Amino acid sequence: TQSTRPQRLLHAVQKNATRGDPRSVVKAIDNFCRQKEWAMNVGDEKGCILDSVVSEVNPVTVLELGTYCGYSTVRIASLLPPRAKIITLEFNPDYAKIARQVIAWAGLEDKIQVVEGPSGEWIPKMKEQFGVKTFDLVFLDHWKDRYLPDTKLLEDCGLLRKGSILLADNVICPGTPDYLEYVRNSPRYKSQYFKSHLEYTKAEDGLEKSVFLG
Ligand SMILES: O=C(NC/C=C/[C@H]1O[C@@H](n2cnc3c(NCCO)ncnc32)[C@H](O)[C@@H]1O)c1cc(-c2ccc(F)cc2)cc(O)c1O
Ligand SMILES: [Mg+2]
Repeated sequence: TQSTRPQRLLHAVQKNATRGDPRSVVKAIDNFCRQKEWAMNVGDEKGCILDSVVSEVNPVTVLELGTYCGYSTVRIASLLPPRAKIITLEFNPDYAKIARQVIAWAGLEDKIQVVEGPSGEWIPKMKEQFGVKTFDLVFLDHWKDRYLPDTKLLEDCGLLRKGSILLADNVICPGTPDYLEYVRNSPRYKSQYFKSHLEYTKAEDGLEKSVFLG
């Protein structure tokens, strides 16, 4: 039977990356997406901006919305301090399965918890199920029309504290207009746009970094 693109991406990691070396996993995926098949990973250019924000925030608790194949999950986790953790939500079981194997190849299982299911159901359960108080960093990279409702849900569930950082992918392409309008005009956020390019292309895209002011 025909393989899927995520399966072919996983095979590229297992063939070209060194077990236990997260950066080689990131490199293998970027090479696969540049040379073989485009895939919707945040990619190397926006990935460098992601790296700098993670390093600056030095988060202990991270939430990622939309794991896909685990590229950004591995990228973020490889920069976390020892006891820090990332919870990543993925509702497609096939993608979750691939992501777990990519994460295992990188040797980052201890820092990453892949939770299967829709963000709308899991966000309200974060405190009781995972003992999370608040998130230091949230990376939004799931369905673009869900960025705003899920941000409001995070606020309502008390999962953001003064200084929590939201970092959103694709605010230009495919675009998240309602989310951008909200974080840029709400008095509860201080927002900043990092101009870049759509992964593996010359099209414009960028990340929006928003600090929750409480
Ligand atoms: O569409 C894009 N990303 C979506 C990601 C979805 C992943 O996240 C999972 N997911 C979705 N909603 C939820 C959810 N909650 C919401 C539903 O309950 N809860 C949990 N998991 C969820 C999916 O199962 C996928 O694994 C994109 C497109 C382009 C693009 C640009 C230009 C082009 F021409 C083509 C494509 C570039 C990008 O960087 C992109 O991120
Ligand atoms: Mg994206």
